[in-house]
Amino acid sequence: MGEPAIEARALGKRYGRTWALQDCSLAVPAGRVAALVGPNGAGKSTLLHLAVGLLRPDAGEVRVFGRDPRSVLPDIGFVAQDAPLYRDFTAAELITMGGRLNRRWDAALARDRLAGLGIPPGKPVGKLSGGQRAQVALALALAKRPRLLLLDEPIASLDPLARREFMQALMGAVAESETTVLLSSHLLADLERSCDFLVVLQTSRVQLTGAVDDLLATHCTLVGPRAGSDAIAGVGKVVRASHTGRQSTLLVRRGDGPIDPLWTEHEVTLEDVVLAYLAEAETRVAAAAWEVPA
Ligand SMILES: Nc1ncnc2c1ncn2[C@@H]1O[C@H](COP(=O)(O)OP(=O)(O)OP(=O)(O)O)[C@@H](O)[C@H]1O
Repeated sequence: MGEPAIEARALGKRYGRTWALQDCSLAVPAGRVAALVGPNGAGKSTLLHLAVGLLRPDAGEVRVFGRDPRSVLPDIGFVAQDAPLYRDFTAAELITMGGRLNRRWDAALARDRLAGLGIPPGKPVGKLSGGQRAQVALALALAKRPRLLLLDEPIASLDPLARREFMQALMGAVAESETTVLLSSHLLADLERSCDFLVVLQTSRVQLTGAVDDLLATHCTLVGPRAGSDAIAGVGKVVRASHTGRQSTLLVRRGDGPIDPLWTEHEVTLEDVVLAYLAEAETRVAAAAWEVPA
């Protein structure tokens, strides 16, 4: 693997005494479209702001293409939450303005994209629909021709059609370039089909990270006799267990060797895996708060 696009080591950020992001270690390989998933308040925006140098870490470090984010700003495109734009300006004016503010700027790319989407160039962006505004913000970020594109909940406020159009526009743009993308959402379903790398955050910590293919290959669901606490051959970790009568259903991470044939294996979806890790983390945090064993 070449140099990661984003690498965090024991990265942390706190507000007062509360850690918004804690002990975060991950590496997003270059060329990936990565999903940053987690519930509200998990620390997604904090991680993105650290990666674009808008926040400084209180612990650990984050590198973008091996360097301090602030020294590679021309290579990073960032769309903050709710696509903040100067609302009185038109898309055409924003494109011209971007040309004055950026060393590298492909105005024609932005104009062509917006023309293709039928977005009026002369209307103040404050008067466009939410979906159109999101497309303008994306076109402006892409005009930088960034090596890394960070998008903070770009589709949260859009209706299903606008969501799909936005993701299609994004995937089309990325397919034509070498850009690495990291986009956050609290809904995995929106990103599942488009992303090939995953970072799951919850309660300020990374719960799971890896290539989607690997995560699907290394996890499975087992159905079998009601499980006790004994280890099961071929299972590295039981992430989540549920029991009915004499039967148990386990979502597990595979270990070495074949799985005990007493258990029937089923493939998992990415959503199964993510929900299992989120639920497990929730139980762990609640147990710690009440000082009972998880
Ligand atoms: N400026 C701030 N001052 C104090 N606390 C903050 C600040 N910004 C974020 N936090 C807290 O840090 C934690 C992580 O927030 P963050 O915005 O990174 O989460 P998020 O996953 O992006 O959430 P959302 O999906 O709601 O945008 C939350 O508990 C939040 O309340």
